[in-house]
Amino acid sequence: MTPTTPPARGADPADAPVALRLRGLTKTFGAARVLRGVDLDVRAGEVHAFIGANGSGKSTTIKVLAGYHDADEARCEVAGEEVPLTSRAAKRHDGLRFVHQDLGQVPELSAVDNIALAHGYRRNRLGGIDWRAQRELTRRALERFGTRVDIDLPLATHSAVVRTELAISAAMHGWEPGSGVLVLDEPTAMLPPAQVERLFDVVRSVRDSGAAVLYVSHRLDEIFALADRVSVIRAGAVVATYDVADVTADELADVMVGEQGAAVRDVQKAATASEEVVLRATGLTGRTMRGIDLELRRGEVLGVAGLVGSGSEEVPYAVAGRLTGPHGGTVVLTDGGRAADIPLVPGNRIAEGVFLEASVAENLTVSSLSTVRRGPRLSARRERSVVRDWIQRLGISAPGADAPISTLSGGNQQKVVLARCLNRSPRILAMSEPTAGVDIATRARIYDLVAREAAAGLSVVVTSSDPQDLVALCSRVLVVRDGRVVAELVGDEVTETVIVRAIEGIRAA
Ligand SMILES: Nc1ncnc2c1ncn2[C@@H]1O[C@H](COP(=O)(O)OP(=O)(O)OP(=O)(O)O)[C@@H](O)[C@H]1O
Repeated sequence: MTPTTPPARGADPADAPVALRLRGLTKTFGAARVLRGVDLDVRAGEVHAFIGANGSGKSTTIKVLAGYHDADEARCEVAGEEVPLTSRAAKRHDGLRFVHQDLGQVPELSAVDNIALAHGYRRNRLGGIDWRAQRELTRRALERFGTRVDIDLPLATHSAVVRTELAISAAMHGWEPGSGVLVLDEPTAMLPPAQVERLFDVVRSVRDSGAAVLYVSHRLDEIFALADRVSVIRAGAVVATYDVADVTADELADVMVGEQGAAVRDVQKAATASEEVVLRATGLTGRTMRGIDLELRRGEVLGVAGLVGSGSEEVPYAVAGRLTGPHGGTVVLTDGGRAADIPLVPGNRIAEGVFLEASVAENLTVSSLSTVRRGPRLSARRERSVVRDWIQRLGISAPGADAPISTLSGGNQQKVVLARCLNRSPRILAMSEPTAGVDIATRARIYDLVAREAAAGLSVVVTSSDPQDLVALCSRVLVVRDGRVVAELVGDEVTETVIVRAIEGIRAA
């Protein structure tokens, strides 16, 4: 296998017309040449995965297609029709639609209203809203995937997968069967494992309808479960396209990250912790926790697993004294410290993690100014050296320390948040979704870094919706269901299958 550009083997392109053809897409931001000539062919009736390391240019490519950015240069065809990408003034093709990670919905509004917001309300002859037609249209849109829900309830009351189905239905509104290119940006990022398979069925049925799906994901297992072909973007150019049946995960990892691929496979877990308890939490309650007790030992990476809404996602926040809303229980640090001083890697980077207006350096040092002080003053030199050190340790790709953090790719922003927490040299760290949006090489770096810090005495409480994280990081995992700890997995029991079964409440075979 040589990691060069198409053509891929397999289906004869002649019987699968190209739905989206992109040639020579370039994009610069100031002096940074972010896309160096992206070439991509997505065929009708295929799921085409689009993968690449953090900062490789996936989001920028999609934002250009969506009309959010202008390309410097590009040729683009949708269903054989030329689509201008260099001027936002030109309307993008109707056959190209997007479901972004935040789904672009208003959770307080119903399915009927959300579809209407995307496509306009049906009007009756008097100019008023034709609610009957609007409801009928919503019902038909949901029928496409056999979704049965009360279309008048606020979307917030539906499960994440139903909301995603609705977003996909809304995106495909008005398409003839067999037409269109649907771009899905990490659609499973917010889904609990049990709902992922259902979303896959939806994506397969979109493909079977003859539409093309461009599927952005960091999860290689998803690509093997779902995609027909996969294109790899590296440093702003597509470097390879394969039939999924002809390539292995290791090969993809190597093409994606170059020589660093080997590091991904050689991560060592943190060694067993000492017996010394550093934190004791008792009777934690919150929005969904209903009485959780835990003890954290020195040098231990303790995982907390559970479905969204089980209570598990509140645990790191409770441990770090950051729960808002009614909550109870006690958190005692055996060294007399305060829970509120425990750094927290929050689950929602955009809403809670980064100061979008501020620079990379400010984001990194804001909660540990003592590390960049010389006497009573802040030292720009110290700050530069601390920031340089973290950029190197975590492989943060940034235009510079003074660049606004909003100009970093999502995965690189996540690394800055982690660096900010670790720069405080904490004894205890709380993490929620530590690898959200990061690529496999960075994942390995994060696992490795946490393991090293744990070996040096750091204790960690971590939750993640990705069981792989818990397997790679934790020597012990507490499983939470209905707000309570229902199982404790230790050592060899910490496997993906055991975790998934335990959080779903499926007994071991
Ligand atoms: N507005 C901007 N100004 C300057 N540089 C930018 C801007 N937007 C993106 N970049 C840079 O473009 C590069 C590609 O970013 P992009 O968000 O496309 O990556 P990505 O492949 O989607 O990464 P991730 O997997 O982390 O989301 C990054 O180096 C990023 O810093």
